[in-house]
Amino acid sequence: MILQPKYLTGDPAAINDFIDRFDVFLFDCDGVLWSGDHLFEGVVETLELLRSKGKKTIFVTNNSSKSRPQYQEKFTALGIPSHVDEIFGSSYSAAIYISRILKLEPPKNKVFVLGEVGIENELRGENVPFVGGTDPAYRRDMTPEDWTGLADGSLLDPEVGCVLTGLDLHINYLKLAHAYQYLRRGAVFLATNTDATFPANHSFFPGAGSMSTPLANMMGTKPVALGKPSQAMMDAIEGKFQLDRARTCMVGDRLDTDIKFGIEGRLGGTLAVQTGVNKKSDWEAEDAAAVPAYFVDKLSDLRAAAE
Ligand SMILES: O=C(O)[C@H](O)[C@H](O)COP(=O)(O)O
Ligand SMILES: [Mg+2]
Repeated sequence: MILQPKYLTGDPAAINDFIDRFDVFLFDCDGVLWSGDHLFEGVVETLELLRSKGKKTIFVTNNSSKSRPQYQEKFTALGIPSHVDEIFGSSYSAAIYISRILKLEPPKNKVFVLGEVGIENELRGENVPFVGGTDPAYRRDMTPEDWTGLADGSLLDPEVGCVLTGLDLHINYLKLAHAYQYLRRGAVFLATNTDATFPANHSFFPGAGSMSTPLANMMGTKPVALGKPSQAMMDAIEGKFQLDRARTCMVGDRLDTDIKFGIEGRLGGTLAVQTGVNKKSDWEAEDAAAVPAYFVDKLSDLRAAAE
C-alpha cells in the first residue's frame, strides 16, 4: 500500500508530531539549506529549533567539491554552527571506500581524479595517491603529442588503477581522454555521485553525473557511485553515530538520491522540500524515483512547531 505523503506546511500540530517521531535528522545541503552560496531564509533558526529539542543534526551531501573541513568553513561563514564530524560528503565516502574497502595494491593503487579539491583533500586524508583533479597541467587543449601518447599509453601513469569522477568545474576533452584510456586498461570506475543536475543560484547546472556519463557511454558500464543513494554512506553514518534508523529522518530535495537513500536505508521517515530539484508533481508522477513520507514547501516551515 503506497501511503500518501503528508504535507506539513502550515500545520503546527502535524509538524510537532513529525519532529517528535525522530531523534536524528540527516540533512541534504544543496537545495535544502542553500542554493549555491545563498542560504535559504530561516534555515539557521530551524536547525537551532531542532537542536533545542535535543535532536541531532547530521549533514549528508553528494557535492564532492569540498572536503568536510571545507564544508564546515561554509557552514560557519553562513552562520550555521556545526562540527566536522557531523558532515558527510560524497568525497569522504569515496575516499573511505577506496582506502578501506577497495584497498588498491601497488603498483596500481593510484586514482585518476575528474573533480575538484574536495576529492583531493579527502583522498589525501586517507593516504590514497592520485593524479589529475585540479592539476593545471590538464586545463588545456589536446596536442598532437597527447593523441599519440594517450593512444600508445606512454603519457599515462602506470600506477593508476582507479578513475574517480565527481563534480568537475574544469571538465574538458583532455581529461576525459585520459580517464577513458585508464578505464580501457582496466581501471576501476567509481563516482562520488551521479546527480544529473546541480542546483545553484536558484537554477540548475551540470551535475556530477555529467562528468561520469560520457565515460559510462564510452565504456558501456556505469560507475559504482559512493554518494546517496548508496548505502555505503548510510552504513558509515550509522557506524559513527550508532543510529536508531527507526528514529532517523532524511531531509532532501532530490527523489533519486536523498529520498531513495532514506527509504532504502529503512529510516523512520523522509521529508522532501521543494526548494531544490524535485517538486510535488515529481513524486506524484507514475515513474517517480521515490515517494517521500512527508513534505513541506521549504525547510523553515518546520519553525511553525511550538518552541
Ligand atoms: O552535481 C552534484 O554533485 C550534486 O547536484 C550536488 O552537489 C548535490 O549536493 P546535495 O544536494 O547532495 O547537497
Ligand atoms: Mg540536494
